[in-house]
Amino acid sequence: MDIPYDHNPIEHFQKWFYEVDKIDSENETNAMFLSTMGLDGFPKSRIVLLKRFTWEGFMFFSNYNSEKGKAIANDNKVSLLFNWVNSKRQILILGRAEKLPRNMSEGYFESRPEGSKLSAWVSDQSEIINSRNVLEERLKKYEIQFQNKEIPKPDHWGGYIVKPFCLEFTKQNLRTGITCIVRYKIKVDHSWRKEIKYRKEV
Ligand SMILES: Cc1cc2nc3c(=O)[nH]c(=O)nc-3n(C[C@H](O)[C@H](O)[C@H](O)COP(=O)(O)O)c2cc1C
Repeated sequence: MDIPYDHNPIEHFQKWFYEVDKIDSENETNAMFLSTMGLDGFPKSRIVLLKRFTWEGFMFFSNYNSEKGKAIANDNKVSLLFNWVNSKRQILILGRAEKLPRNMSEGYFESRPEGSKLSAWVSDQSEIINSRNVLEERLKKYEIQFQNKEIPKPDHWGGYIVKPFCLEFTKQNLRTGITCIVRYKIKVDHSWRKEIKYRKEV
């Protein structure tokens, strides 16, 4: 029997996201593993927070000079993985990451608390700093520089949108031992082809 999943994967994503978000035991629903192909030839995953999603894609914010920023600049094919353990659900998204337009990054930056704004100035993410004092000194410097002033977005900080070409929704049913996988792949005309597969766990 087919489960009546939505024909558009973003609608499907939205439905799952809000269902899971309501479950108390699932914390940080918007935490996702971002995987990039590193400049050293190895894939690397790390957690980033989903801040917005639209019909076009999935947005997160970071430091453009970080390892992930450099990896994306070199190869923008990425994956995102939501792992909602308590709901027995997982969503894998394959897509291409693009920098958001500057005004969108500025808009989000403005909404951040002052401490986070200053952190964006202090931290380069990719550099290894051996002493806490160096960071504390930098923080002091920026606190003075921006005292009683609007803190602007640094150039090295901003958003990405991951525009998906494949989404895979996986749900385990512990009672029946059946895992259901719904995969959407984009077609040339930008509509989505949907496949549903079932697997019996042993
Ligand atoms: C719960 C959690 C949320 C995080 N959210 C973000 C985020 O939204 N953006 C970000 O750049 N790093 C975020 N990080 C830090 C990254 O996981 C990572 O350590 C950092 O971005 C440097 O990664 P890179 O050196 O691979 O570029 C988060 C870490 C945790 C544990």
